[in-house]
Amino acid sequence: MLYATTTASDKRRAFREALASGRLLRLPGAFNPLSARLIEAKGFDGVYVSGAVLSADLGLPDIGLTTATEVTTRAGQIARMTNLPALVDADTGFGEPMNVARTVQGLEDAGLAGCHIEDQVNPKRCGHLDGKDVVDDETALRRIRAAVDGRRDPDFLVVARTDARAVVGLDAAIDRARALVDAGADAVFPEALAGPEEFAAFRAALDVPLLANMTEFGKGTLLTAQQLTDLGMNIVIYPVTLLRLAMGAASAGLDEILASGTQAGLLDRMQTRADLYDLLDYPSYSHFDEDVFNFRL
Ligand SMILES: C[C@](O)(C(=O)O)[C@H](CC(=O)O)C(=O)O
Ligand SMILES: [Mg+2]
Repeated sequence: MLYATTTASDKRRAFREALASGRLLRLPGAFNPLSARLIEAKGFDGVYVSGAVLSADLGLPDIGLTTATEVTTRAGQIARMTNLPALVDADTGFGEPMNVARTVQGLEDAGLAGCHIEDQVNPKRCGHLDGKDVVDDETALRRIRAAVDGRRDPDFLVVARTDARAVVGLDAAIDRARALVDAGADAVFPEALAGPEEFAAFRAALDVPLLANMTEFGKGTLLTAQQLTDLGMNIVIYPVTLLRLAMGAASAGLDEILASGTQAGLLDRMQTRADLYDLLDYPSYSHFDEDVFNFRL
């Protein structure tokens, strides 16, 4: 009721332990706090907070327009409604290395279990768009060092994302990832890989946990959880999937209302009032209320 009962430090510890187990952790992107509860209820391992979704939610493209404050606030709203660990997309860290450190501290305070910081130039853009660019080695490494030095909870997971594959090729991207790990990254997110062979190449080159981005309509192919497990991946994110599903359903629903003059034919595709109340945990609130106000003389 009200908020999750698990503390942020317990979520971080649990995330670390789950990662150490070696099984693939599945993190769908929550497009709001309520959807984080659904992700938890279905039994997933964690919740992802996507920069693309956060921007789209504001009606903006994913081209580095959102601020650290907006991302931290929204990520905190999502993280506190679930007992699952939440991993957030911190883009380039929102500035110079000192800003990156401050971003990480803000995310810790907001209850996140970890974040990823990428090596794109500012302003960044969606990793699956053409025309993106990456910073030089020293700048990329300083960002990760700042994130690692900035965190106060050693369990807060710092994931280094590299966008280098699409810019300078696979081998250089692997070299970049190795350097990011040497700089202190706990895990690596190789962005926009072309296919399974490239995931395998990253796995062979690195010992740290690897994150696979299964975003739709992007540069790569959609691999199953089993394929990703076989490739030695440790975390998979489905960043925009729920938003795309929800918006697809909303669009079809609006068309149906326009065409038929009523939403009556859509009821079987809707979350029912009972299911919504269940997810919101209405019974606990009634109980709480009764305990406070119910007294007899
Ligand atoms: C993972 C990602 O950074 C995100 O913001 O969710 C995006 C996803 C997308 O735009 O499909 C990305 O750059 O891959
Ligand atoms: Mg992003």
